[in-house]
Amino acid sequence: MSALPPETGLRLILGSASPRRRDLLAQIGLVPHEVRPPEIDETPARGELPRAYARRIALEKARAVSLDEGEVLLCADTTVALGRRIMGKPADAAEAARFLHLLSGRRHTVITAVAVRRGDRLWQREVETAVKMKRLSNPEVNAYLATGDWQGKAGGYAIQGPAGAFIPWINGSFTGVVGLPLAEAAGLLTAAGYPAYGENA
Ligand SMILES: Cc1cn([C@H]2C[C@H](O)[C@@H](COP(=O)(O)OP(=O)(O)OP(=O)(O)O)O2)c(=O)[nH]c1=O
Repeated sequence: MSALPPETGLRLILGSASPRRRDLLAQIGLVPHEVRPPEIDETPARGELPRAYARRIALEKARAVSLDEGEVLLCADTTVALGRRIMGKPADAAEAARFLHLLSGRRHTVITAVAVRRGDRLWQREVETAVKMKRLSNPEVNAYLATGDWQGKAGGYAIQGPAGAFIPWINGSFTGVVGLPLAEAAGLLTAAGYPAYGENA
């Protein structure tokens, strides 16, 4: 990661359709000039390990968005990993139920890979967090599925929603689990010349 001198007049582009990422940026006073969601194929490669997968997808997202001069792009990918198994966003409630039963009573890892791009320069990091989910009963899983909160969430749950009641312990970055590890994202933006500590707010 190399540092560039901070410059004014740069515009922040959020390369993500995730409202969580927009809210997390707002938490540190960053409001993107524009949101440009990337369109990429998120299918894991055969035998691909979760961390390598998250990193690859974040970089592919960062390369898929077109940028103008003076723009700094932020993209991320959040992946839930149970051992070597990659859990993306469930296609339907049945898949979400399968994920939740697999995660029940166990520790898993949430990896969020962040990629920042300016021109053809890239800055990238992955942040891993260990998450313990309590043992879930069928009524608990069914009540959670009925909330619809699993939709669009890696692993079929969101720690910041009702599923917070299922998570007694994490070790790592709460904002990373929600979708954008703020300390690391701010560091990458700063390295890319976009002052991330209020100067642009
Ligand atoms: C594990 C977990 C995931 N998530 C969300 C964050 C991400 O939005 C989503 C994982 O999907 P991603 O593919 O990382 O992101 P996305 O499809 O929502 O948006 P885009 O690709 O345009 O950037 O899961 C939570 O909100 N809370 C959680 O606790």
